[in-house]
Amino acid sequence: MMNSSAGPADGPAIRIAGLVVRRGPATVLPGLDLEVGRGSVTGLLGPSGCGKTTLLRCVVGVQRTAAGSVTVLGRPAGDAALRDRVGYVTQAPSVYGDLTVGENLDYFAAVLGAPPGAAARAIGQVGLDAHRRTPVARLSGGQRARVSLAAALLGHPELLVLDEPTVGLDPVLRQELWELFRQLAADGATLLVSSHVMDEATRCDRLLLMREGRLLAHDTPAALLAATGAADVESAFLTLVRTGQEAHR
Ligand SMILES: Nc1ncnc2c1ncn2[C@@H]1O[C@H](COP(=O)(O)OP(=O)(O)OP(=O)(O)O)[C@@H](O)[C@H]1O
Repeated sequence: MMNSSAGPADGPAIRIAGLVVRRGPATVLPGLDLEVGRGSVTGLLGPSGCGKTTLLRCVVGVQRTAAGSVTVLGRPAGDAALRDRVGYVTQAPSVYGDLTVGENLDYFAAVLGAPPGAAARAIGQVGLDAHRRTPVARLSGGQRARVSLAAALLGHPELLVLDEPTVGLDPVLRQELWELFRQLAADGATLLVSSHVMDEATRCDRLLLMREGRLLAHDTPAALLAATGAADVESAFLTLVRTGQEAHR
């Protein structure tokens, strides 16, 4: 069962208002407003460097912000009460290379106080049963990323923030992971998943199309295609960029 002890359970999972972030001399997010509903899979798509990771860092509360507010499950992002309610998987796997997959998961399960069997279940969810006794340092990049994902699943987080979780995976594994994401959402979790692979968009309930720190669109894949008359999300993105540039002139 999902833990809903803190924050209004019926409000949005994420509410962002007037968010401004500067990194170094650059204003990466110049003013962002956004709401993400619960129990859904939202895809955050956009070209490399557009600000996806920065936005995800704001949601998990590890990014210094210059203005605006980020509310997660009814609490300010990064609030201590959110620690076991929000799971974050970064692009760099955060597991121990010299421990096996099973040892890593047992360790994180002990730290979290997860129930018996939680580690084995999480390993199965990400399709790494056959590698339980393999040291993480000997896994491929994609396999290592899935160990991080398994660790994030241990606590049954209500919100899962995943930064490009399917990078480097073959099509079969990508498909399996997306099925897992859909299953987690069907069980009530909210997922925010970044990707720069536009063909993954059709697997999301809603899409955030981002460019240069601004949202070009926030809609269902079908509505986005209908509004732009495009055949696929990549063409829709290009259409939105073009019409935005024309409107600017
Ligand atoms: N530590 C940092 N200091 C200064 N600028 C940074 C830092 N990290 C990122 N940036 C800049 O912030 C902008 C957005 O970066 P971000 O990592 O959010 O993009 P992204 O969309 O996630 O890219 P990618 O898909 O390549 O991971 C980029 O222009 C980047 O150069």
